[in-house]
Amino acid sequence: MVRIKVCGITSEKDAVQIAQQTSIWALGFIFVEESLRFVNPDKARQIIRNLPASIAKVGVFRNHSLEEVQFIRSFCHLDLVQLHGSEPPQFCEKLGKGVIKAFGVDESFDPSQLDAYKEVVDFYLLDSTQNGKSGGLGIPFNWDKIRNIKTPIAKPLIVAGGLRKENIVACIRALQPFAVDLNSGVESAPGKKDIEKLREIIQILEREVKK
Ligand SMILES: O=C(O)c1ccccc1N[C@@H]1O[C@H](COP(=O)(O)O)[C@@H](O)[C@H]1O
Repeated sequence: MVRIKVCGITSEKDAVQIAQQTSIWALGFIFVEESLRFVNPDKARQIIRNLPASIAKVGVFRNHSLEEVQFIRSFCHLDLVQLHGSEPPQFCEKLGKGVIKAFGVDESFDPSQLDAYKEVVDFYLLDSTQNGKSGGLGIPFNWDKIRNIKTPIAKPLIVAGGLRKENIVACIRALQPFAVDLNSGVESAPGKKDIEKLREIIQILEREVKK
């Protein structure tokens, strides 16, 4: 089954509940201060301390300095860093292993921009973008922009952007991603995860595998 990352964790209660009651791949912590899902590094470190090693802990950054990313990665014991801004390949390279590079997809998206990152990141993440903004928009991008690419994508693909129970099957059928990134689609309010919404998506995905 496709792997699941649940992003925007802000409370220990949500993190523990998801870790104990589901078999997700990764949990994400957003260190972007303007985000409604911002969590400070002290709180994230506290939450992460009580999570099993089997779940990947991902820190989400947007145009932070290299020093900030390195400090928070080490302080919070993150397994992966997700760069959700306009970080160039050289920036990713300096971070070494464990980098997810996010790219915003709109009608002008040019897939050849991924090439410059293929030696310096571990995963590509595709998210929607609108008016130069991306991250937590709650809207899917046009998957045909990716489905129609002729050459194979060089890195495992994580798909994000408004994924919820109504569109999750169509997304995985269209793109066959390595993982899906669930955020606003499994919330009762920004930063508050709704385990029932998550369970429902997991059941839908399990049914899809059996087909
Ligand atoms: O969710 C946010 O507030 C956020 C802010 C800044 C950068 C990234 C953010 N979240 C990431 O956005 C995508 C898609 O989220 P959604 O499903 O559209 O709500 C996901 O990768 C989150 O990690």
